[in-house]
Amino acid sequence: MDENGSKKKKNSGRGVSGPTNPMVTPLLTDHYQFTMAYAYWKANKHQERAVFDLYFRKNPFGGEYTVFAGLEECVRFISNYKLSEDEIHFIKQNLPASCEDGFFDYLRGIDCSDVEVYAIPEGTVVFPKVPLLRIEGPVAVVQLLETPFVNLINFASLVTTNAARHRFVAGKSKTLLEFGLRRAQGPDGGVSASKYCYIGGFDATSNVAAGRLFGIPLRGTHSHAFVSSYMSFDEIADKALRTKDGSSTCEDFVSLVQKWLNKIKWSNSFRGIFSETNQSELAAFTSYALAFPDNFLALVDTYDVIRSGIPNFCAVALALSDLGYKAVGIRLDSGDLAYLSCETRKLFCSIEKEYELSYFGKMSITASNDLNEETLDALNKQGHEVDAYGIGTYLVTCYAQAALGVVFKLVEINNQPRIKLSEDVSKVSIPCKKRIYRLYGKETYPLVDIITGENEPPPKVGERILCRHPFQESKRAYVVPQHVEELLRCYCAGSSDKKQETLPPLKDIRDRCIKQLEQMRRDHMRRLNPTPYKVSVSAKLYDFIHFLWLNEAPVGELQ
Ligand SMILES: Nc1ncnc2c1ncn2[C@@H]1O[C@H](COP(=O)(O)OP(=O)(O)OP(=O)(O)O)[C@@H](O)[C@H]1O
Ligand SMILES: O=P(O)(O)OC[C@H]1O[C@H](OP(=O)(O)OP(=O)(O)O)[C@H](O)[C@@H]1O
Ligand SMILES: O=C(O)c1cccnc1
Ligand SMILES: [Mg+2]
Repeated sequence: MDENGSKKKKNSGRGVSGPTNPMVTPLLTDHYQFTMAYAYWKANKHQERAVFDLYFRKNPFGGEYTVFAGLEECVRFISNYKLSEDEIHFIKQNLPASCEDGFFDYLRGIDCSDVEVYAIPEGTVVFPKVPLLRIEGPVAVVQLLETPFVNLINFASLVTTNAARHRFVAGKSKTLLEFGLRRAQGPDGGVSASKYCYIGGFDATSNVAAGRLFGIPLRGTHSHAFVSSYMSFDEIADKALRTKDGSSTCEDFVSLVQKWLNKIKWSNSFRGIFSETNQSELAAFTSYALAFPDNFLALVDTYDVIRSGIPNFCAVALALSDLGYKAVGIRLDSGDLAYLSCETRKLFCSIEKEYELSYFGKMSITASNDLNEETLDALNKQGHEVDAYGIGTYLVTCYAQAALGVVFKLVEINNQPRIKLSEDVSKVSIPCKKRIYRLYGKETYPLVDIITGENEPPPKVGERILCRHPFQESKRAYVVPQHVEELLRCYCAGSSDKKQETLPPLKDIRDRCIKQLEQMRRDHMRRLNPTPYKVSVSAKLYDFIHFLWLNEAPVGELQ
């Protein structure tokens, strides 16, 4: 309160800019949120203080973990939440004519300055039933936020998790490139996927718009069209290439390439492997090398990888080498990627030896073409020489699972805890305003998440605490935590005096995600039959859930 007794409004002035996607407006919600808002208003209930939890019920992709993402976009959305006159007019047209004008005056006045958001930091590894966000505010306003919040978290967390899973199979040492824009579900699907795959551990994207918007490193090779667009060397008008050190100029780089191709045909490395390579492909490679002598990377599978693509690439790379340049490598986009990468590496190593070029054997091999977790796993099992993967369709469309199934449930109104019951126990909500703690054991990995009532004393290091399964009476365990981490932090203080977390830069979210994944016990992470991570409630919250459950569930009558 200030001297005049009025509440301070802090939230909307937090200085963050609006949503990345201009389509994210107050109208990006379900129609029923507005009809409910009207009914709340009509009943003069709209200002009642409500608490909602946002969570999911099952980990995706048959796994036992999820990476939480999308928080920043939620905070951006509410930081400048305001309905325009046009928007209000549209809502009015789409509600029954009997709706009173006072409601539209009310809509005119609403913003999110009185909304508090508590959330787990973006990039954290999370589990089912744990509230990822807790949103508190006037019930009508928070109700309007349900759909956009769920929308902003759902795909973000799903695709981040998908990226993390691809990284897990590929291994730390591989370069992962996201190539999905052309296959993504529309422009926002593409841009969001690029952002969240980066958080999930990809190194770079081919998506230029995402590179600009989020500062994600851009990477790419070239396509088959570039190769097949060339017919012959006649198309290369300027054949001159300066040496890397700038000391002289090779006037006919094309001849130098052809000389090398003839030379390697009879070399120990290539003898008997090829006779004639495709000359239009060689022209395309030569032309690309003239354009990018320092970054020469060629797609080698347009005609025949071993009999044409690789010898042509080597001829250009060796010619570049004469002028002091080091070629980068190749991309394979079809065929047996394990076999072709191994054969390619053998040839590179053989050339390295034969011509004493110390870098040649280590040139990079990029693989692409319908890659997914399974194909990466199969490649690992077979043995391969791939250094980088370009992954599109399966990654960005989350082909293996379409949605995460995030929900937004009322857990308290006017300080009264609320519960949602269901025949299906997994769908029963956990009532009350809650806190979440991650308890770490003797080793450095997390043991269990425990959900407590908001006013319960926090778990203490070295003190035994009972952790109970929220719904199964027999499942409980004592834990003596070695480290306790409170997960929900304040991101929007509303009109409270709480200290707000700052929104970290994307790179920090990515680092957090990578660290979080590394500290998990390996058996939670494995692809086949992973062990579930335990999510529990305190003894007090357990008792309360079951008291409320019995209170709310009608007693049946047998006839
Ligand atoms: N060694 C391998 N083990 C398992 N899967 C592989 C291996 N090499 C490639 N793959 C996968 O097999 C599939 C091959 O697909 P497909 O047969 O449609 O393509 P292709 O004939 O190689 O190329 P194109 O795109 O030219 O048709 C791809 O999903 C690819 O990722
Ligand atoms: O396979 P993805 O994981 O989606 O990765 C992206 C794909 O996009 C490109 O070609 P595109 O598929 O357009 O053509 P092509 O494979 O038929 O040459 C690229 O060569 C990859 O194959
Ligand atoms: O740069 C690439 O190689 C690329 C980009 C998008 C899709 N496929 C490949
Ligand atoms: Mg393809």
